[in-house]
Amino acid sequence: MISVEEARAAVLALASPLAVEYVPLRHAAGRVLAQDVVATRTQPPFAASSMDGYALRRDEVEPDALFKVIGEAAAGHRFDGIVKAGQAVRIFTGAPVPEGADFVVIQEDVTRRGDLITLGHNIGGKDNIRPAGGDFKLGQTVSAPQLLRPADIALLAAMNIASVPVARKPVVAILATGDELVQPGETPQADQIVASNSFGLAAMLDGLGAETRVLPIARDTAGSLKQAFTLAQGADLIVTIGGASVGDHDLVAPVAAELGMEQSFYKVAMRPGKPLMAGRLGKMAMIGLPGNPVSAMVCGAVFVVPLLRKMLGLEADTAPLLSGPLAVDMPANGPRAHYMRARLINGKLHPDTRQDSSLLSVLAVADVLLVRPVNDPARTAGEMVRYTPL
Ligand SMILES: Nc1nc2c(c(=O)[nH]1)N[C@H]1C(S)=C(S)[C@@H](COP(=O)(O)OP(=O)(O)OC[C@H]3O[C@@H](n4cnc5c(N)ncnc54)[C@H](O)[C@@H]3O)O[C@H]1N2
Ligand code: MOO
Repeated sequence: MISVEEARAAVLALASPLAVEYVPLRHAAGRVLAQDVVATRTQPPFAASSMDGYALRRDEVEPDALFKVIGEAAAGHRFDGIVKAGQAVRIFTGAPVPEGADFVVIQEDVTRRGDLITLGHNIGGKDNIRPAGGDFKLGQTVSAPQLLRPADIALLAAMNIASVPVARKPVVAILATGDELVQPGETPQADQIVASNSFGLAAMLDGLGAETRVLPIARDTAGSLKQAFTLAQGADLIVTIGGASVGDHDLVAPVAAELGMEQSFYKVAMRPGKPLMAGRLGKMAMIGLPGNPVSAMVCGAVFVVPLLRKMLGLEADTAPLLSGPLAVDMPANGPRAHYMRARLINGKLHPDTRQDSSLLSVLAVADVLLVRPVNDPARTAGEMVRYTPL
């Protein structure tokens, strides 16, 4: 059995960053920017008023000063003349500040009669002008790689980047196996249960920007499994669930081998997740997850997510492990790294008393995985331990 670290390295070696494609800005949110992009303009392109009021000369601002209003500047409609001594231009938010003016008095501080305005007594020193290029300048770079969030999309739009270079979406086929499984919404027979892992994993991977295909459930026969594998063709990654252990009906490894899988490893010193396997099947990377629901989800987070991040051109790791104090005593750990479902309450880590790998209800209320190294000695409440957010 190899260590979690060795297994992660072997998984990451299965794939490389995917090709770049251009998508319309409207479809770029949630995608990973694959190449640096450069602003094609300056923002704002002119000194702009940040308030509704009057543009005039700063050196003339004093209580009760009188100005003649000689024109108007609105957003999208500049005033073409020059503001001279004793003159003001009516201006609105977003409008270019006219030549000659270097100050905008907000209209609340002004009394207007016809074409004349008089300044009030409480005008501060703020000019209410946004300088040209105050947000960004022509040629400014947005760096790749990065996951594009709504704010990034707005920035790219303002930079007039209509077509965005992003990493191609990894296509992931998810293949659940087992005679006992039916799809959610179907009516299980007495000996059957509802497939959950494929849906949890699909949600996990979709959230990362994968194009996930949940394949029909394969039955516990070599024929059914082979047929399901053919449906995965064209994917970048196939993730199988279940049938990974040593039982008579655990057929994933032998069938994959028959189809030409080059196995990278089988079995990892971790709990849950011992019977994990990985390798290459033709052009696809393959990860065989254990069937127990919590094992599948934990292995998804520990191995599949980093692989997808690598395919997307991102750092494989989202963040290093964090440290926090234990709320309770814990016995020594055994020869497998233990990824315990735990809750972080008032800064303290509470591992759930029930750690069986079938318990989705425990996983669903956990907010962290407490990570115990191989052969970690007994720990007492208050000791610092490592964890990762879920
Ligand atoms: N003699 C041994 N038995 C087992 C060992 C072992 O080392 N020696 N390892 C155990 C460990 S650890 C795990 S984990 C499981 C993994 O088994 P499989 O990957 O072969 O998974 P299955 O047997 O197919 O299923 C296990 C369990 O999970 C349920 N399951 C499967 N797929 C789904 C799904 N898509 N959605 C929901 N639930 C699913 C399945 O019904 C079983 O209850 O093996 C141990 N055995
Ligand atoms: O992967 Mo198994 O969950 O260690 O019980």
